[in-house]
Amino acid sequence: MHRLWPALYHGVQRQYRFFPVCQQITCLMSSKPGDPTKPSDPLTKNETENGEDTVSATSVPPSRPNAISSLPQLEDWVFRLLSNQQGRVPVSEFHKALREVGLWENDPRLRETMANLRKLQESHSSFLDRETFSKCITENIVLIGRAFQSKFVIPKFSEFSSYIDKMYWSCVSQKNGKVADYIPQLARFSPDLWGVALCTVDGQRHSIGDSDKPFCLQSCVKPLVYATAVSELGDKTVHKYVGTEPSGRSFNEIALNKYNQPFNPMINSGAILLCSLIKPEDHQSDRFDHILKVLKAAAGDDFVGFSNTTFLSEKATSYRNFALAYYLKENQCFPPKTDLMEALDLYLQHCSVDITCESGAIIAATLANGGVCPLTGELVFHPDAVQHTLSLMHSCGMYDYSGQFAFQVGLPAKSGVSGGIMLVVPSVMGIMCWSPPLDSTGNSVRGLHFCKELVSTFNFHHYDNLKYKSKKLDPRRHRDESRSQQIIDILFAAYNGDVTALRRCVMLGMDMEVTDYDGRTALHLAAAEGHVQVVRFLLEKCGVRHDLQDRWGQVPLDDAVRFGHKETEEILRKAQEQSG
Ligand SMILES: NC(=O)CC[C@H](N)C(=O)O
Repeated sequence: MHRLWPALYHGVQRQYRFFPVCQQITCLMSSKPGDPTKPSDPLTKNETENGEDTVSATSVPPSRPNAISSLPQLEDWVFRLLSNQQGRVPVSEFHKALREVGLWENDPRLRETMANLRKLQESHSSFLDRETFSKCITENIVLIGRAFQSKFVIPKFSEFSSYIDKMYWSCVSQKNGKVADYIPQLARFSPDLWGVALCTVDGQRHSIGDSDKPFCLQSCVKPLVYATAVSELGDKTVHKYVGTEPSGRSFNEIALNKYNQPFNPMINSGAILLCSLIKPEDHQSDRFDHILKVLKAAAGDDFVGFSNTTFLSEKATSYRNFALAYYLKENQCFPPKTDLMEALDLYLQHCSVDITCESGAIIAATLANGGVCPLTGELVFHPDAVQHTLSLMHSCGMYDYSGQFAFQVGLPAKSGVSGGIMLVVPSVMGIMCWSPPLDSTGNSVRGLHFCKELVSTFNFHHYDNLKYKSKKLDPRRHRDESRSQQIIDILFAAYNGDVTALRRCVMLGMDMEVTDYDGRTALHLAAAEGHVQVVRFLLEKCGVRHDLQDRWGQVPLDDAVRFGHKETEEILRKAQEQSG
């Protein structure tokens, strides 16, 4: 699994690799979001065999998700949550429900489930009964269970995604900036291209716009090469050669710090130098292959390519980078025996690696997740290396705008000349923005605007105070969501006819019979509004009582009658008859 790793970090590998199975399951059922010491995790039932399929039970009434004490019970609970009136789960509904919690069909952690569903669909079956459903999902039930119990870092994921979409659209009108034109491969990009993708530390994904179009990483590769170097060599060795201070000058300035080092690894001289440190004894092709493998692992095997035309154009126009490399050589910055041209070539090859916003978001999420790829559980970068990388992205990642970015956005980020901005919300998510027009500091105009919008809506700025909350929203999972907030969520969802939101409340183990100060339940509100689907959901899925009285002695049926909702009235009458 950790094939990329030298013996140096063996201890850490073991910690991830051999985390005891029973502990893994308990932690999956109860871990805090984003805890970097815990796998975040692609566990499938395969790994849980040996009879270790029980999870910690708590003393809450049955039918609540946290009372589930075995994986079969969990399967049963998920089935009941998703099944229709005929007691079957439509395959399309299952896919939709997965999307709503942020799980994509190509998620490697759902490989077995998706293969089973494909087989079924080949036999033209689009509905799953209890037994078939269980057979299909059993190998991935731990992940699916966590997803549907809202145990991911962003529990209201579809709500969060719609905020992201709004921000995305608000950036479309930003028409300023100029597309880089020093090489034809960049000059050809339309200024209208604009994509955003995100991936959380639990592997929840969302994307919008041109998020599946390839573009070259350019300077966004720098933090990744640095993280690789520190993971493999340790920070002491790396920082014998390169500093940690913002340069206060342009990214390709010919200058060194007072110790005769490049100022930091986020500028060209630092990045060229790093290329001389990683696997210097290997053949040039293997050295490039090595970085490509690391990037691919960080992207959970999503798209990572290479544009040879970009590389050739870069090389043909890289006068400044040649000058920088010779300057480094002249000042004896490289380790002895460094082949300057090899280091330079490697640097330009790294810049020419292609990604998409979608794969870039997974890479950024690996950084957000302490170096463990959320989709594969693979330890790609050492956690200490990730910490150093994020620190340097925070202080030096946005060219000459780094100080202002740290002030306004307060998050580690790295931008590149192709228009990409890789943004990390530590322990929460990675985001990749891409739009080619650049401002005068070399940062993507739309990408920058998006980052600012993000932190003005959500309390993601590093110095946002989480205790004395501002007006900003906090989309992260909090175990102790207040009871009054729960009541508001349930009653609003019922009033608005929002079955999806109600399903989320069930997933969170909320009491679906809560009342407001007038003793009104979700069923009262849904009946009064004539929301047939909600009334059915509450009665059939949640088993709420149909005859709870509000403070005026009214039951939901009275509301349905009073407001003339015939179908709702019928459903409630039937419930009354059935209860005798
Ligand atoms: N600023 C960047 O994104 C790097 C641009 C270009 N490849 C260079 O090295 O000059």
